[in-house]
Amino acid sequence: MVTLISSINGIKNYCSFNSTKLYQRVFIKRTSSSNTKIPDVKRIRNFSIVAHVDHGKSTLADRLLEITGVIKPGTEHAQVLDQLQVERERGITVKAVTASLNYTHNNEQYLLNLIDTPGHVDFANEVVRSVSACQGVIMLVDANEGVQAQTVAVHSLAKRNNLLIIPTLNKVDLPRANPDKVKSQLKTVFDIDPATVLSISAKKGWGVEELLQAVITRIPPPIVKLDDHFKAHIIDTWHDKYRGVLCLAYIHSGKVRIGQTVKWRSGSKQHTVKFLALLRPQEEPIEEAGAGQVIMVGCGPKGGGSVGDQLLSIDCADTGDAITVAPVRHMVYAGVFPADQSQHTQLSDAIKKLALNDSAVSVTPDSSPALGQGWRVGFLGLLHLDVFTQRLLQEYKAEAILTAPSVPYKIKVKGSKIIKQYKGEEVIITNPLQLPDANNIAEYYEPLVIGTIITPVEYIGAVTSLCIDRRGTPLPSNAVDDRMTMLQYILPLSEVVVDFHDTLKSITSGFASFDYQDYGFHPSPLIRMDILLNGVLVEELSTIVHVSRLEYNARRLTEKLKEMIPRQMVQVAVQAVVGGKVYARETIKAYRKDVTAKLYGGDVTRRKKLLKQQAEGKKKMRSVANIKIPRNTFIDVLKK
Ligand SMILES: Nc1nc2c(ncn2[C@@H]2O[C@H](COP(=O)(O)OP(=O)(O)OP(=O)(O)O)[C@@H](O)[C@H]2O)c(=O)[nH]1
Repeated sequence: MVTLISSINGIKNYCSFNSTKLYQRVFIKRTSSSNTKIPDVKRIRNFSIVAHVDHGKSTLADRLLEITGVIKPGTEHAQVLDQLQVERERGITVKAVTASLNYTHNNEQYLLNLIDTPGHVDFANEVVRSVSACQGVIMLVDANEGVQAQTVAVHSLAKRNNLLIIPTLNKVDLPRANPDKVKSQLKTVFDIDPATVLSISAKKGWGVEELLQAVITRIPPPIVKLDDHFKAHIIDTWHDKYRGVLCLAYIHSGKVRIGQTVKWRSGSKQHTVKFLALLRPQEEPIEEAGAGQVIMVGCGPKGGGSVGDQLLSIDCADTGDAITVAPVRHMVYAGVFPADQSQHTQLSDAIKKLALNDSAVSVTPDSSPALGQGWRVGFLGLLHLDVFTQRLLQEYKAEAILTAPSVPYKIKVKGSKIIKQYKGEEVIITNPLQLPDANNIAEYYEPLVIGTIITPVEYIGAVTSLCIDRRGTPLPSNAVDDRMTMLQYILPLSEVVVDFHDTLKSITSGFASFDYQDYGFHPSPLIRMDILLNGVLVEELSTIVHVSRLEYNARRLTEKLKEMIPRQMVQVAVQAVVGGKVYARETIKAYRKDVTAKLYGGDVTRRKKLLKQQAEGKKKMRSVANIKIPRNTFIDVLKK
C-alpha cells in the first residue's frame, strides 16, 4: 500500500492507493470547496512527458507532484503514477495516468494537467492517445546516454501533432553526464537550438521549478470554446466495481455538470453524468468542468464509455471535428486458453475486464483440439503480450496458457466463390488455418516496419549483419555524433517481434537502442508450411513462412518436435511439408515409457500411484493419429 497525502485548498486529504488494483481510487468525501469553479482556459496547461525508456519520466512526474503539493517532498512515494503492480515490478510505465496539479506563477493560479506516458514502443498507442489531449511535451533526454531510438520516435510524434516541445536534459547530476554533447546531438538530429534546452536532475529536483515555469510560459493554453455545446473525447477508460466504467476525458468545448443529460457519439441512448472528478492523481470530486480540462467522468454502471468515443450534450449535433486517434494495429497475435476448461468462465470475465482497461487488445473466440475453448488475442507487441498475461494473473487471479506469438498477414484471394466466402478480395489472416487453398491466393502480403537503431559506431558491422540476416533493407543512415550512428532499416515484422531487440542488445553489449514504426503490408513470397505426424496433419502447428526461410524453418521445427514429443509405442515420423512436398523429416523411435520400471514391482501402492499420475498426464495430452503430444509442445515449439 502506498499512502498519498495531498493538499487541496488547504485541507489535507489522506488517501490510500492499493497498487495492485489499478484505478480503484479511493473516493474522497466531497468537500465544500471552491474546486467546483471552472478554471480560466488561459490558465490551463495540458502536457505530457515523453522520452526513451528509463530516461526518467516517472521520476520527474514525482518531482512535479512534490512541488505542487500532491506528495510530501522526500517521502518514499517514488513513482506515484506507476500504479500497476506490473509497472512497479518491471520499472516501466504501461498505462498513461493523469495528474491535475495546482501551481502558482507570478501570483496567478494555474491548472497543470500532466499526463504520464509509457515509454516502450509497444505502448505507442497509449502515447498517441495521451498526447491527443496535450498542447506541449517535455522531451526528456538522459544527459549521460544521449539521444536514443525512441527519442527519435517521440520527437516525430510530437512534431506530427504540432505540439510544443520543451527539450530537457535529465540526470545532469551523474558524473558522466555530458550536457553539451547531448545538446549538440539534439541540434544535429532534430535541429533544436541549444539555447532552448533545459537541464535538470529529476532525482535531485535540480532545475525542476524552472521547467514548470517553462511549461507555463512556452506551452500555449488549449484553444477551445467554453460557450459551445459540451463535447469531450475519451482518452482512457477503466472499470470500477461499484460505479461501472469511468473515463478519462478531454473536454473540447462547453461545460459539463453532475446530473447533466449526455449521449455517446456511438449511440443514441441518453445518460446522466454521475461522477466528475479531477485526478490529482487521486479523485477530487467536482460539480462542474469546462473546455480545456482533462477530467474523470462516469455515467454509472449502465452508462458505458470506450476509448476514442465522444461524450456530448444532447443538443450537440456537430460531432465531426474531434481528435481522431489512428486505429490500433495489432502487431502480434497469440492464442489464450484457460489452464483448465473449468476455469473458462473466470478467465473470460477477467479478459473482458482487462480488455476494457487495455483497449489496445483485440479479443475473438478461438478453439483448439489440444487446448480447448479460448481466445485469439491481438497485441501491440511482445512486451504488451507479456504485460497482459501478468496483469491477468496479478489483478484478476486468472491463469492462462499462451500459444507462440505470430504476426498478421494479408492475402488477396481470387475466384468469385472464394471472394464471396471471405467477404472481399483482401483478407487479414491472423491464424494460418484461415488460409484458403494456395490456388485461390493471388498475392501474399507481410507487415513491414521501419526500424530505427542508434548504435555506437564500433557495432555498425554487427548491427548491419543482424538486419540483413533478418531480411532488412537499409535506408540512409545519419551520424548522431562522432561516436553514435542512427541506422534505419525496413524489416519484416515477423523477424522483429520474436527476439530482435534481445539479439541487438546482446551483440552491442546493451548500447544500441531500437524502435520501430508500422510500414504497412507489402507483397512477399510467403507459403504455408504444415506438420504431419505419421502422415496426419497437426493443425495447430501450421505456420506461414517466407520462402527463403522455408528449409531452415522446416528443419528447426521438426528437430524441436523430435525433442519435445515423448517416445511412443510406435515409431513416429515428423514431417514438415508444403503442398505435399516434404522439406524435413525426423523420426522418433518407438519406446514404452514405464514410469515404474525402477521400482522392481516392490511397493504396490507406490506403483499404482505412479501409474495413476502417468494416466493423469496423458489426459493433458493431445492425441494425433494415436500419438500423444504434451500440451506444452503447442505452446513452446514455435517460440525461438
Ligand atoms: N542519477 C539520476 N538518476 C535518475 C534521474 N532521474 C531518474 N533517474 C533514475 O533512472 C531510472 C529510470 O527512471 P524512471 O523515472 O523510472 O524512468 P521512466 O522514463 O519513467 O521509465 P519508463 O516508465 O520505463 O519509460 C530510475 O532508476 C531513476 O531513479 C536523475 O535525475 N538522476
